[in-house]
Amino acid sequence: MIGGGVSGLAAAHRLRKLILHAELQLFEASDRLGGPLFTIAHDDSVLEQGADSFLIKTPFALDLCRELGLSDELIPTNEQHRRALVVRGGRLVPVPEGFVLMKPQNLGAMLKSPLLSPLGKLRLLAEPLALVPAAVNRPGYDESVASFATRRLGRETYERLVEPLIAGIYVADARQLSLAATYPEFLEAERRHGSLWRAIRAASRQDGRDEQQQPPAAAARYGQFVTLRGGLRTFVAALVDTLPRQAIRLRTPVMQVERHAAGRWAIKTAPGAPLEHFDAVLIAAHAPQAAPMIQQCDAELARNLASIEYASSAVATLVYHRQDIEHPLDGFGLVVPAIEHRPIVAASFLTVKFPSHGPPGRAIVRVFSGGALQPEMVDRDDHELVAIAKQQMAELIGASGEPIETRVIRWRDAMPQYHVGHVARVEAIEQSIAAHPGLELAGNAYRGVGIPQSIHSGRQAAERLAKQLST
Ligand SMILES: CC1=C(CCC(=O)O)c2cc3nc(cc4[nH]c(cc5[nH]c(cc1n2)c(C)c5CCC(=O)O)c(CCC(=O)O)c4C)C(CCC(=O)O)=C3C
Repeated sequence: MIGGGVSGLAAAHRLRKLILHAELQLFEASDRLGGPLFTIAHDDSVLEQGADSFLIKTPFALDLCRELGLSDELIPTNEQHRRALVVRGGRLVPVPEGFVLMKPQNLGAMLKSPLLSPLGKLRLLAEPLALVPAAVNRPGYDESVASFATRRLGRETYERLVEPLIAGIYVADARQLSLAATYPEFLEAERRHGSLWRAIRAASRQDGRDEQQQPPAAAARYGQFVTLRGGLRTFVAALVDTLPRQAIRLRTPVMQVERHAAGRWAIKTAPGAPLEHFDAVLIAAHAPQAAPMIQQCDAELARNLASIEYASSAVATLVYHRQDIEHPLDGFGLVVPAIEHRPIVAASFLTVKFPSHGPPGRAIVRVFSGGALQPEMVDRDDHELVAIAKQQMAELIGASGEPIETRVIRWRDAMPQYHVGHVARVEAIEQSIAAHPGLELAGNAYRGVGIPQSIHSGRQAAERLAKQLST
């Protein structure tokens, strides 16, 4: 196993279930397992440095937590304030009720929202009149999120809502982000119904049949997020506990993966280090780091892996006395549209989402900067990043006084960027891999960036390997 992040740990766990006596070695380049799951416990606070929760709609993470005996540790999000806020002209405005990514499901809420101008609302209403380009029916059609959202919903809805929500999730440039790789259901809705409005109406007719009272959309969505009482490190610790200690090799980057005769593989960890031989190798590293490892074995595969771009971000955590923040914090966090020209991408109110993550009377705020649009921010020093975060929180949520505690973490090249054409590239990668029995790839670079998808990717790769090894 190469890579001890979420996918690699999930794959190692699965492999040892499938092959009881597997002699597994897990190589991790850094000095820590868990990848983007990294919790610091400090002063009765659970300071999440990376991901703070995971989705349960696709149940891969939830199922694994249960399998690991963590059911009693799972906690849902706060039942109050289940919505996101968007910055408009320096003020915070709630995402209109019912708006999901690109679907304005509640027209009344959109029309009442101060987020859009009257002209922007008119354009949004005209969505069913927007033409459907003939190209969308071509097999393998792809387009950027920016282009699709602009031509269907209008520039204003794109700039004020779609861009900050979607670009926030992927810390991406929406003008390059692939719709086919991120939300293919929107392309499908346009193909089938010629309009998103008509697709929504068709879906609600379907729902109407089972007579169920639907909860408000945002509340329902945030009900889909859960975390663990002590933070997500609990999950990493439980996974690691299932592996034998001697299987884990920290600070051991892999340089080369070689294919040997008779279905054997070998890896080299340092110049001059002896080759280590295995029946199979699973690479769960970042794609551009995997590329040089398999360069000699398959140059085309290496080229495709190397061409997947990544973005970086920095997170400043600020712990305030709750009374030092004027804003009611009646949302889970805020997203910042690029057109607002602020040096941050988003801020998340950790203790609003998960009140038990901090002691009473504290507010833990996580401020994100960097991403594909402001890559230089990640190179600022800790002091500057904290100063920027404090200034932005003073302006946006009226935070005053000194934070009780501050932390900064940089996530360099952590978020793969699914650019237009990503799906075709992943298909080419999967074809190359199929030609190498005993070699598999897993991770968030291919078919989904979230924790559940990363677990699924690792688990599936482990299952393919186990099958190959047993025949
Ligand atoms: C900065 C940032 C990153 C990048 C981190 C980095 O790389 O540095 C990120 C990643 C992600 N966010 C994700 C998903 C979502 N985030 C949401 C909501 C929010 N994100 C926010 C910020 C960020 N989020 C914020 C301030 C909110 C508002 C409320 C809150 O603070 O919670 C919502 C609800 C939106 C709605 O209202 O509909 C969803 C569905 C998934 C995919 C998960 C999967 O698919 O498994 C990923 C990787």
